[in-house]
Parts: sequence; C-alpha cells; structure tokens
Amino acid sequence: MTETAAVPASPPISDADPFAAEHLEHPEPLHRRLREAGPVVRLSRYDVHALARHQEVHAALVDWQTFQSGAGVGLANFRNEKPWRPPSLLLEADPPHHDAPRRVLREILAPLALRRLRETWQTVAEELVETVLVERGREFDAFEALAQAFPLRVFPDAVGLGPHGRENLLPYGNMAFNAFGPRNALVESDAHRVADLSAWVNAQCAREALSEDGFGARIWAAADRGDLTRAQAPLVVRSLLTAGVDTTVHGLAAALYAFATHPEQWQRLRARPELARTAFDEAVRWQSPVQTFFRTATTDVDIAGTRIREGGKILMFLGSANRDPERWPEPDRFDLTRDPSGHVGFGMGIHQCVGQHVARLEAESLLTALARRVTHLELVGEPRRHLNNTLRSWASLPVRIRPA
Ligand code: HEM
Ligand SMILES: C=Cc1ccc(C(=O)O)cc1
Repeated sequence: MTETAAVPASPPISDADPFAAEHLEHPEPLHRRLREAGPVVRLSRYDVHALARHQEVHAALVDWQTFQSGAGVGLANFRNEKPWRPPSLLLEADPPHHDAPRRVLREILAPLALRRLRETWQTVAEELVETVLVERGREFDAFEALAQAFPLRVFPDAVGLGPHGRENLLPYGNMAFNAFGPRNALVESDAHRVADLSAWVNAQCAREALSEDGFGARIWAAADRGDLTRAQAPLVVRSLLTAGVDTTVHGLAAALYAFATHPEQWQRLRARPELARTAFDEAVRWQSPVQTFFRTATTDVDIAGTRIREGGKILMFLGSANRDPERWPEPDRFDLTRDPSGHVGFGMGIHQCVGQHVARLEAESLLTALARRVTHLELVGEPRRHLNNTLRSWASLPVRIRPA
C-alpha cells in the first residue's frame, strides 16, 4: 500500500494574520475562510474578534453605543495606548463629541455644496484625459496617469491648500492608513517620516495656510460662527487631508481595474454615461479600497453566541462583507446592472463616509471624460499592488486603450 504524503494542514484560522503581506496582496481566500468559520472568529495573534459577514459587520457599524470609535478604530486601544497623533474628532470620536464636527463637515461636503465644483472638475478631467491620450498614446499606466493624477489635480485646490509640498499628501495618508494596523514592517518603513509628514500636514491646517474659498476656509468659518471651537478647526481640516486623497486615488484605481477586466461593462458605461456613479459604488463594493476598521466593545456583548468582553477589539472586514454571498448574488462579479446600495465600502451609520459625495463627484468626472474618449480599455500586463494595512491599493495599472 503506498503511503499518501501527509498534506500539511493549513494553520487554524485563529492563527491567521490578516495584515501579513500574502493576505494584503490576495485577501479573498482568507475572507472566504473567515465567513465560513462563523459569524465571529477569534484571531489569537492580535486578541481580537473578527467579523467577516455582511450581517455582523453592518450590525456593528450601526451600533456605535456598543461598538465605539472613541478608543480608536485601529488595533491600538486608546484606553491604554497613546495614539500616534491627536485622535480625529470624527473618525475616533463618539457622540456627543462627534456631533458638531460631523455636522460641520456634512454641510461643507454635501452634494448641494459640491455643485460649484462640478463644472471645474469635469473640465479638468477632460483636459487630463486629452493630455494622456496625446502624450502617452495607446499604452500607459492608468494608475499613475489617471487614478493618482486626477484627485491630486482637484482635491488639494478644493480644500484650499497652497502649491508647495503637495507631494506629502499621499505618503501621509499611506502612513495614517498603515497606522490602523499592527506595528508591522509597513508601519516601521514610515517611522522615519512621521515627524516631517505630520509637521507639513498640521501646518496646512492653519487658517493662514488656506485659501479664502476652499473646504478649509469653510471649516474655519464654522469656528467663527461658534459651530466649532478654534482648537477643533485645524483637526477637522486634518481629517480631510488624511481621508480625502489616498482613498479616492485607490477608489478610482479600483474602478479603472474593474472596467479594464470587464470590457462588456465598459461598453455599458459608454452607452449610458449616467451609470458612472453606480459604477463607482459597484467598484467600491467589489474592491473595497478601505478594507478594515476596528471598534472597541463598551460592554460585555454576545455576538451570535460568542461573548466579547468590555474593552475587547472587534475587527470588521468591510471588504469581506462586500463579497458575502449571503448578501450579494455572484459577489465576485463586477456588474453595472447590480444595485450596490447597502455596501459597506463607505462604512454605515453615524460614521459613514462624510466625503463620499466628493469621491463620487471625482469618479463621475473622470469616468465620463474617459468613456467619451476611449472605446476600449484593457489590461496589458499584471497590475502591481501597493501593500497597506488598511487600503486595498495599487502601484501600477498597465492598460491599452482605443481612442474614440
Ligand atoms: C473611495 C473613497 C473613499 C472611501 C472608500 C472612504 C471610506 C470611508 C469609510 C469606510 C469610513 C468609515 C470609517 C468608520 O466607520 O470608522 C469613512 C469615514 C470618513 N471619510 Fe471617507 N472614504 C472615501 C473618501 C473620502 C473623502 C474624499 C473624504 C473627504 C473629503 C473622506 C472623509 C472621511 C471622514 C472625515 C470620515 C469620518 C466620518 C465620521 O467618523 O463621522 N472620505 N470613509
Ligand atoms: C476612511 C478613513 C479615514 C481616515 C482618517 C480620518 C480622519 O482623520 O478623520 C477619517 C476617515
């Protein structure tokens, strides 16, 4: 009788490190194993409880009283660990402290307030697409030429930043998103830059550093009205600079990757450019540029029969929830006929992304400009991922296009 070689059993799911390079590069297999292991899975490496199904992630996101943000939305527990920077007044705050900063930003970033930007952003997008087609020809890196270039063309001006030092924005965001994870090599690699990047970003939040007519000036005007304190205003500006750049860069990259790998959906968009906004939300669902966030239990709580102690950290896999077959038919398909509403790519509940309308307007501007001038878009090589503890991010997207 032949001996069958013993197949090494895969390590138990409880030993998994979701922040290991292999899982950051290809998260779907781990997500599937987590969903199949149960509604709550304890990850012993970090002593956290993982939620990977849409039902439990959605329930935790909307229950801010039981699952608070005020002790940090990363692995670090602010109850007993010093944050790497003064906590965000929105992301890392609970009501009532969260209320006023949220109200101020919701008004400044509301669709109505963004109307004045629509025409300018559409024009910038059309000019960028034209320049790329003329200067780069039919094959180019769509990540660098479009997904990264467009937000950097429009967003710093919309905030009211000065012209110098804008190259610090992406590295600062990359560092901030790594900081939500464990102190691994990704965090260590930025350690030498924390002080310089933070000093530059903090300096841009001062009133005198901001133009008269941007989002930043509107935040300071809210302080003049007493809707914020003067001490709060720069931190609310910092929220825009932290959350508003890397997310949209990788969100746009997700949309371009989705279309480059689903040519029939590109033809759908070209036939119906009004689908651009839905397409972006479907791309955010399908790729989840923001993959994970944590919460901290404010009391002993049972989730589906698992007891989580007061003070325990919960790790919500937004990316996995967005591909949960219990919630989404054929979840791994990018499909413009799907209604993506209910996805948790922008979160859900009181902390749901307050900048989502800005992101959608950027996406609508770029995708409609590109759809008008490009009849076919396809990958011409392996896209390269950029690894980050929180962001599903890209380093390059080599594409070939056929101009209209
Ligand atoms: C594709 C682009 C984007 C994605 C995927 C994204 C994702 C998210 C997610 C998942 C949250 C919830 C965090 C939580 O529940 O703990 C969030 C919150 C937030 N986002 Fe976005 N975001 C994007 C773009 C933006 C932009 C452009 C801005 C600023 C203009 C922004 C500003 C914020 C802020 C300030 C919060 C905190 C809101 C609060 O805690 O009340 N985001 N975002
Ligand atoms: C979605 C990420 C995010 C990161 C930072 C902040 C903030 O600094 O307020 C908000 C949202």
